[in-house]
Amino acid sequence: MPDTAPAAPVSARRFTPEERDTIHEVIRSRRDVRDEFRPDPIPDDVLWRILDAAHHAPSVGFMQPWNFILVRDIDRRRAVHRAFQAANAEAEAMFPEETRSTYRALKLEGILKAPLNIAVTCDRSRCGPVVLGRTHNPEMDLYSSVCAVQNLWLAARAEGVGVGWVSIYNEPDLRAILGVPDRVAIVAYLCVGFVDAFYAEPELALKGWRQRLPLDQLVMHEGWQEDG
Ligand SMILES: Cc1cc2c(cc1C)N(C[C@H](O)[C@H](O)[C@H](O)COP(=O)(O)O)c1[nH]c(=O)[nH]c(=O)c1N2
Repeated sequence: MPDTAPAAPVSARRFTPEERDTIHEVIRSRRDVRDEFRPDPIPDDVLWRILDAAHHAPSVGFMQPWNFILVRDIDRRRAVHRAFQAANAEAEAMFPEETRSTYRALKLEGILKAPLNIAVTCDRSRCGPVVLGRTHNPEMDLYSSVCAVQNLWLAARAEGVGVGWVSIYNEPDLRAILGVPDRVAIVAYLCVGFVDAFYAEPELALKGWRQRLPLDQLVMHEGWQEDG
């Protein structure tokens, strides 16, 4: 046995300014897409690149707790859409009277319009009870699956594929429709399909719901600082 481990392969590649700018353009032009999906199916090679990007996300203890449930069947998507409608009616009633009509006018999902839906999950027991990095903060596996969602979202943007995250449902409804076991958390339900164009700004900002906060008001130094 050699007393030193073989050197791990490394990459010293630096990115050109143009490549760096492209990454930032992808990040900035990624949008949550609700209603603008084209019906044409996503070719397998495109879908695989998008899922492979998700699968290369960081994860606590390299746990890779995600699965990607591909939902194409229209009847199953109709069932998910019904779950959305029920939850959305409950959600609408929770907003103050004066914002309810604005809320009602927002399009908040593309479950039936997008040709593909993807549920991203987190198998909380994938590595047994003790996971490197998760011992004191058990929710870290969920955050790992969220990292996968973000990779998926950005890789999709680079392919001209829109993604819309739908979180308006009662979790037991979705769990039953997709047959997800209790040990597995449903982290995201995504509507996925090609689009002709992406909005330049978040739709919620364009429609007057809420604007982007100034970054310099969000950066703090050395500790938490309350406003004012
Ligand atoms: C965890 C989570 C959950 C949801 C969302 C996002 C995230 C991160 N978003 C999308 C959200 O509204 C959107 O990201 C912001 O408005 C910012 O717009 P862009 O994503 O930059 O286009 C979202 N949008 C929507 O129409 N219906 C929804 O149920 C949800 N749910």
